[in-house]
Amino acid sequence: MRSIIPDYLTEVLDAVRPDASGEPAGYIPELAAADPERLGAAFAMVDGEVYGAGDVDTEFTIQSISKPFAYALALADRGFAPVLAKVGVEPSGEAFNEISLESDTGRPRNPMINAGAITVHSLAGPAGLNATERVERVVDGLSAFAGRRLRTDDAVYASEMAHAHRNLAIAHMLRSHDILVEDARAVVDGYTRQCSVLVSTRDLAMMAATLANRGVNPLSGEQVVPEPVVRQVLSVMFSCGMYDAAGDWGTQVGIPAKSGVAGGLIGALPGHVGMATFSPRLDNHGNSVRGVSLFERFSSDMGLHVMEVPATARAALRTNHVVGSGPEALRVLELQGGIGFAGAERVIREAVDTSYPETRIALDLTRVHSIDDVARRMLLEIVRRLTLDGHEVYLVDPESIMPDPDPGDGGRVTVVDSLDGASGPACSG
Ligand SMILES: NC(=O)CC[C@H](N)C(=O)O
Repeated sequence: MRSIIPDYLTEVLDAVRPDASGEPAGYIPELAAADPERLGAAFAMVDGEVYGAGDVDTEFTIQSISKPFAYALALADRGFAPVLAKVGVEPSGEAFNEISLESDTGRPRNPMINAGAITVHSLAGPAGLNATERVERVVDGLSAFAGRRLRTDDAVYASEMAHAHRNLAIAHMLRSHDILVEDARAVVDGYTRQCSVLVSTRDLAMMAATLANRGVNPLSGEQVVPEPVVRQVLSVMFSCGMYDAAGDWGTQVGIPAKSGVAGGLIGALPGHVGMATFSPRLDNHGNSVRGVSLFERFSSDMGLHVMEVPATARAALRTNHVVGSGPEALRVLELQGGIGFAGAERVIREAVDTSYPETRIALDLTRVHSIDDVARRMLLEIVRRLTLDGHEVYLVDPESIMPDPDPGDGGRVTVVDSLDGASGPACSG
């Protein structure tokens, strides 16, 4: 059977294709020459499956979509404190190339506008790299996110550098505040090379999927940056990724995103999918016109807004019943799905607020597919208190979903593979 998703992508591409509004970026001559009709969209699932339609293999320069990834590399290479000391995380509500710095500290407001991204470029790699080594670090890092070797486009780089007066002005301002501590021109040169890295829509979807997959590239399996870095990057993408359109985007589309002036646009939905589109005509914020329309469709058609409230917590407790009778009676609390804080709270209320007459109680995890750390600690605390109240507690956990099931401090639990294990003679686990 043909997959449904490429057909869907083809359909939405056809729906936005007639929109010829906007213009390709004019301030970089090489970009102004791009074919404005190009149009592509790709989804990369967090298990590495990729779907695409349209011009998904056409290469174009990454431009500002490099910013969240370079920010991730700087955070991973230097740690949070030195990076946050130089670049803030507040939405600026201004255009991407605004010459704006915080008045008291001289810091750029965030890493998604050029002032912040130029500073971030200077923080990629360990301290002490020269300009060439730093560009190498960035290209290597972007390649690890994409899962394949990427290269720069020398013509686009040269074309932008020949007209980089505005970015040079920003860099000199940063240098005057000692936010940049090296040659301003060399940093803009490196940043411009970073922006000239060639990617396809397919690559961008995979890079976004790496963010959506806690920093692990779905194909190579490489942990490109640590998880706390990914959380930071996605948060900043959500509040600042679309510049002065970030508020509209956050409410209407609701997916952490980043655009680039060559026409690329990415979105990363944590735990689910990395998405990318390509269409060179831009609106007056510098965001791809058809790309924005495509993402509006993706979000509403598939319920991908991150603030869309999932209905899982209520369903964590599947049943609460008793098997057998007399002294052998076994109270069974059967859980299901993914258990987080709210799911564990439901179980606590059930188990702690009710005094069960049965001595033997089982927490049945057979239908549970994941337990996060807070839920694990809460469930083990329930076990401990039930033991202290005189109950004999069983954990039915055939797939060892619960790591290290030790309730500690006077708690005791018997781990069994099935309810039969709890009903028959006790086997210690
Ligand atoms: N928004 C963008 O993609 C801008 C990137 C471009 N290289 C610049 O610095 O102006």
